[in-house]
Amino acid sequence: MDIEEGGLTVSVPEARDGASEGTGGGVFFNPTQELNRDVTVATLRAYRDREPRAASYLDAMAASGIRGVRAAAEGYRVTCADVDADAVDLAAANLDANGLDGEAVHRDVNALLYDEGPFDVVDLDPYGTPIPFADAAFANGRNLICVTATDTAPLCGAHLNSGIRKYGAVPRNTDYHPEMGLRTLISALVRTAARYDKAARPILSHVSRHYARTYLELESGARAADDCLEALGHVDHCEDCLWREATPGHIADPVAACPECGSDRVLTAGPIWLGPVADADFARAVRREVTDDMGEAKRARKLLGTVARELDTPTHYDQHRLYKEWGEPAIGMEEFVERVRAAGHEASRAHYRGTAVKSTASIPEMREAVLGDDAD
Ligand SMILES: C[S@@+](CC[C@H](N)C(=O)[O-])C[C@H]1O[C@@H](n2cnc3c(N)ncnc32)[C@H](O)[C@@H]1O
Ligand SMILES: [Zn+2]
Repeated sequence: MDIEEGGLTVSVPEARDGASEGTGGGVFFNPTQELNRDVTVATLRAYRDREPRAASYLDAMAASGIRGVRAAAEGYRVTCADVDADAVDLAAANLDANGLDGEAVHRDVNALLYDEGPFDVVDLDPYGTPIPFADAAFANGRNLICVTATDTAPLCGAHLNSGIRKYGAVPRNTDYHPEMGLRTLISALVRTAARYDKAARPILSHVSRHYARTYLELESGARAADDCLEALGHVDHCEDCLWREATPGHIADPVAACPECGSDRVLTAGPIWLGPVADADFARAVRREVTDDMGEAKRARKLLGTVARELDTPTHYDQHRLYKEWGEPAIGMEEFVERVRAAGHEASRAHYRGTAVKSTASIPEMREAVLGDDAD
């Protein structure tokens, strides 16, 4: 069946009955990833101003090629790769039908990256974890590595051993699990890049629905890689009062008891990425590149606006969870943020969910700020 996306017409397999995503004709296509693809196109547009030399784009797991086709329409020199021969035929036909240059190749992307690299932009969009492709991508990527991960349960600590195996880190299941997942993913990718003496800095990231997406800009050099690794560290988290503290450094020094409530139920997660997950100016530039021909333009603008305004400190609080702890009815999010700011703290919403909030204030300080006299 033909679908329209971003002003292009692309042939994709029919979804199975009742499925929102599918492998209907054998080749994979997920219509609910349109937001991810719209943000990708806006990012590719904005990235051209940031790095005008970036020209080649590898759609490393192309399936129908829809991502590569959209990148080719933006003027990138596109290679679509897939191990599935039907996918390669479909991607080639889709490039052709849209009158776009670009090649579709039947290759394992790891072999392709080592044989044909470097590529300026590499886009990893696998089933589940991107880790089996990360070494090849960072070794053979030049400017920008775009990564989707859909294995959110291992990433956020819900499937702890799987997370430890895949990501070489200890993620912990907390009330800020989408952020835990994103920071675990970035940590593993940054450590992978460092093996090749490259710094990988996230210039845009988001967690939407059931996936995490991050765009990492590369800088070559052992010194740059060392600097980048300094943004890794650990988070201690109290399961009783939700106190948490982020500590940079390669080696964790877990706390024995929560300094806020004395509980010994303190979890330590890490190494996770403690640095910014996005560059606010770049996120604003990407937002400006969202155009009305994108099916998810409205959601993309909202998402990117929130990402750009978000405090870049780890970690966010769930406002409803805080009010539950306080035994009070929650107020509106904007009002909550305003009250915390009015008390002299930094605060912002966070894109991870509608009730996510970030602040430099501690939980008791937030309570005092929003409940005032009622706090006692
Ligand atoms: C989630 S789908 C990609 C979806 C696509 N990027 C989109 O936006 O619709 C994953 C694809 O990766 C392909 N794949 C899996 N392992 C691969 C490998 N080692 N090299 C290249 N492609 C691979 C699969 O055949 C499948 O088509
Ligand atoms: Zn505590």
